[in-house]
Amino acid sequence: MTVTALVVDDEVDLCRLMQITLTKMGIKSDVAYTLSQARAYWQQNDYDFCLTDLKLPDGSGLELVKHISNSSSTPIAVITAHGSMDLAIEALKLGAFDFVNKPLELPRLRQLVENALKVIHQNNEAEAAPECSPEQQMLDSRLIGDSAVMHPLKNTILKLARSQAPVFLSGASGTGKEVVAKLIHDLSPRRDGSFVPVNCGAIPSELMESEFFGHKKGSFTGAVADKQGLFQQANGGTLFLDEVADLPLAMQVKLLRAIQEKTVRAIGDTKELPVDIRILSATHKDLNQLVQSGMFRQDLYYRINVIELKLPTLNARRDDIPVLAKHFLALIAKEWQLDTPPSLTAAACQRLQHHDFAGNVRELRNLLERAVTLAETYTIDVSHLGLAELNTHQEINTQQSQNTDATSHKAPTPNPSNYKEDDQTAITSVINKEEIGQTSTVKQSEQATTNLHPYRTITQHYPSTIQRSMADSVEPDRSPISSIEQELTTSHDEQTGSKEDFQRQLLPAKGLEHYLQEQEKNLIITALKQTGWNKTQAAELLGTTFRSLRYRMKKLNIAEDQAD
Ligand SMILES: Nc1ncnc2c1ncn2[C@@H]1O[C@H](COP(=O)(O)OP(=O)(O)OP(=O)(O)O)[C@@H](O)[C@H]1O
Repeated sequence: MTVTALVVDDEVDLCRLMQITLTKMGIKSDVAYTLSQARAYWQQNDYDFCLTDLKLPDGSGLELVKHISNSSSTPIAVITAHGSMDLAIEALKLGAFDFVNKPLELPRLRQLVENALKVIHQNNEAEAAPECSPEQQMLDSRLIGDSAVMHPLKNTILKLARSQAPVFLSGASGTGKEVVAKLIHDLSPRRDGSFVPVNCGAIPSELMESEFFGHKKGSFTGAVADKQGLFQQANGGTLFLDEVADLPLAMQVKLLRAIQEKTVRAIGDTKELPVDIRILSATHKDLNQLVQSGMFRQDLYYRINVIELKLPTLNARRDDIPVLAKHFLALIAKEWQLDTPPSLTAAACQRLQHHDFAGNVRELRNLLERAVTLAETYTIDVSHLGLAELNTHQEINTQQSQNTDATSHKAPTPNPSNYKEDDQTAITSVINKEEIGQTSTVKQSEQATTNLHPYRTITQHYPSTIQRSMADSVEPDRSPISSIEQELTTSHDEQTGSKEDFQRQLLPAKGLEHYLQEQEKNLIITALKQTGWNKTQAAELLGTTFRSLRYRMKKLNIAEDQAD
């Protein structure tokens, strides 16, 4: 089938050049020199693709963008004068799938047309079988959820995947921003290129420039070889800037330049290299607020946030919890090589639907991993979930803990209409919450702890009561713990500090979580060594199950080859 295109520009020579390029690519085209001519052609013919200049003698090409993208899924790209980035962004917001700058560079034009051809192909497939197109199947199998909020979200993802516009994914931690970013890439015409995710908060600031743009050998001490930057790695594909709010201001300037110019220069290099990347970015922080407070550059925000996609919290889509749980249990069974996927009892499922998921989908997954570990059978009941029984106080605590951390989880008030009819407890407790008033902060912190991702901590500072009780609980006669105790006490012997200093010395330098994990690891390795790394016997020695031991070994990175 021959692809047909409409080219709209008032420069005759440029139109001729575009037509020749399209013909060479096997595309038949018509040329319109004005907006009204373009409209007439569009009405009379059935084009697969449109390429329009924005500045036309009788109006703006944006009109055409609006008309075509509102009435069809035909890809439309715009030609912009060099430097008029704002207009290009406006066109993308209105639904243009890409833009190309004047003076026209033929390789860039060809690349844009190739992307358009891929979009046309995807559109044809989707039209032939809308329910079971490969795109829809990929989306449904990886972004689990069928609730009312998920339908429009999935449709938007399909549309965004076909565009080249920068997308900013907002939403609380664990809502699936990275899952969506990867899907947008895999569903896009860039899918044959690389998807390069980068956690902007994890790169030390002094290494950032080299990580993003690369460096030449010898350009600084330690640059022993040429290194390719993340921009180049993502060339032809997608660069996903996760936790983009954590970029230092100095780096924001450099990034903005690279995004605008579509070129990068490695440290120590004299040449600028062109890069063809699509930028996706995400953060769980309120970027708008960071812009207001001067922590994030407005111009960069404007460039990366051409289209914003907000992901709902899990609390806002409780109807999806059963299907998500089923999905994760199947994944866990596969990962842990269980014969059958474990299943939830109706009561367990209901309990999950009433939990306040501050950690969103990630928390659900972790909670289920823990439950599978604790359950001795393949049936997971309420007792295995490790959640407190539902009662009025807890429901109130849930509400309060939501309010205390608005940036990380803006969970809406649970909607009683989402609850099953027979569960009166939670409904009543929501209704009663104002009557009962405040509850203790201790309960709130318990709730927050329950909601934590096992490898994440809300804060590195522990309240002094917890520090004291932890120090008190150290038992000198238990070997792995006593070795640390010994270490701490020895260091105190060499100290001449105050009593407070001594007490501080007793606390784990790297925090409670790290300390406890080290203890757990030591005990497991001790048991494994005693049994010649026989996991069944080691589990017995530790008074736990084989499955639990295997889970803990995985969590703590204890590999068999650690055996000495
Ligand atoms: N709709 C979903 N379907 C299936 N799995 C999901 C879904 N949403 C999230 N997940 C899973 O939840 C976990 C967290 O998702 P992801 O890392 O994408 O969240 P995030 O919003 O990027 O979190 P953060 O802000 O902390 O980086 C992952 O294991 C992911 O696979």
